[in-house]
Amino acid sequence: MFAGAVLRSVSRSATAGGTPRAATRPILRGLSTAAQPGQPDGSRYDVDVQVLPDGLQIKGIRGNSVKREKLPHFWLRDNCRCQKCVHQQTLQRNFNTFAISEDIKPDQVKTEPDGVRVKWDGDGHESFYPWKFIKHYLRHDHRSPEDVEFHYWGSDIAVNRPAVSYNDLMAPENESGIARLTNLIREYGFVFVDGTPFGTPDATKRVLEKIAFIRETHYGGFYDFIPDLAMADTAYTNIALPAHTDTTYFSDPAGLQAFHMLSHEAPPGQSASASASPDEELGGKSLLVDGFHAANILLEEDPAAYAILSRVRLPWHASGNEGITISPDKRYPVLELDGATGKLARVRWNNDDRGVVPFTDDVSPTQWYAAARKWDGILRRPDVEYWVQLKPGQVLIFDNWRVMHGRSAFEGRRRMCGAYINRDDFISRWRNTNFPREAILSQVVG
Ligand SMILES: C[N+](C)(C)CCCC[C@H](N)C(=O)O
Ligand SMILES: O=C(O)CCC(=O)C(=O)O
Ligand SMILES: [Fe+2]
Repeated sequence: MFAGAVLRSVSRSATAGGTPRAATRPILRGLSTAAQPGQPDGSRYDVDVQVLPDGLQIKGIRGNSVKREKLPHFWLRDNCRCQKCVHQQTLQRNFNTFAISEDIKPDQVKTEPDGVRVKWDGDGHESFYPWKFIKHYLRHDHRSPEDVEFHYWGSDIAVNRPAVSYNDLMAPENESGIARLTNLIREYGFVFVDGTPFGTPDATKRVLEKIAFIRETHYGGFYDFIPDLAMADTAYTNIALPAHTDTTYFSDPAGLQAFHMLSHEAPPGQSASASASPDEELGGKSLLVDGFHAANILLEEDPAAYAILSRVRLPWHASGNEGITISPDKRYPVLELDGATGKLARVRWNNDDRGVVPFTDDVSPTQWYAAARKWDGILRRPDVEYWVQLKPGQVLIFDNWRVMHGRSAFEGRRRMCGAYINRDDFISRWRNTNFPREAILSQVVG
């Protein structure tokens, strides 16, 4: 049952300079509500609420498992989600946090079927904290929307490559296609959109804009290129490119990248032989490598090398075009780990765009090269490389923070189009097409 009792705040008669007497009044008890969609543990548990001098002490009891957390009064007040404190159209905080008195205290705390109601001293403001909010902080379960079940792959992915059909994806009023596409990219790091019209680049652009708006760079927005060095970068040539991630020279590398090979014509006077398919004859095969899978192998085989590549920060640059010299806000390592979890968050690898390896106090360039050589060797293993001949109609979209791409050398006029999309815009689209908004808000708001 719900206590529903009202608990007066602690007496404010602290002995001069001493700490206020702890609440001696009854502890309130409430039950967290049933499972919320998207919450990992849907079980109910009892929650005790005790008003202490500096916060609400909450204790979650489920069977013999007890979880405790103290929610400071000021923190609670700052997280009031009432219609006055949160702009209801924009979900932005709608008051000045720092106008709230630092030693704000509850005047009344009451448990109700759906949560805890607090009446604050001072202005008498009333806040309501749903049990699911309280549970979230009890469990310390800050499962970030970034936490997904990654499917790691190597050359084996060729037998069952993640794909959606253009028609499913572009069906009006139907978000199941975009939900599946974004989820496949989250889990595998790439996806094909099969059956995309290729007479012009228009359908490709529509596919990408179905995910999010296209990111403009010094290469333009939606790109459509042939090997004519229209931009001073080796992508605009026909030479082989080893596995790399793009835009290593941006503080915030592009989140997604896409390629759609619209056509590949033999050089004048050379007809592709009847035997091999034109593309085989002319080269220009595409390479994909799962950078997270490769990093797992490196960690397993040579943890010292993994540590070096995750610690040594390097310069990166894009300087080929007149008047353009781009480099990130600071130096970044090849393997960027999440500071909170230690998990690999981003691969930044383009040996052609990498600057000079620095002399650092604890790692010499020679040690870095030895580690990078090991890394490069893993990327080139036949069972790690996924070579695929792109065909007109197949749009390849991949997570540029995880999956590396490359190509074999080629002849002839090979026309490729695609675009970059920001990481955060992609993640937002993935969240909003795969999770209920409530579950997302409880994650992104903190
Ligand atoms: C053609 N497209 C705009 C996709 C790429 C342009 C060059 C990309 C650069 N080499 C990098 O690795 O970021
Ligand atoms: O031409 C290709 O297949 C890819 C070239 C490349 O790496 C790029 O455009 O970023
Ligand atoms: Fe590239």
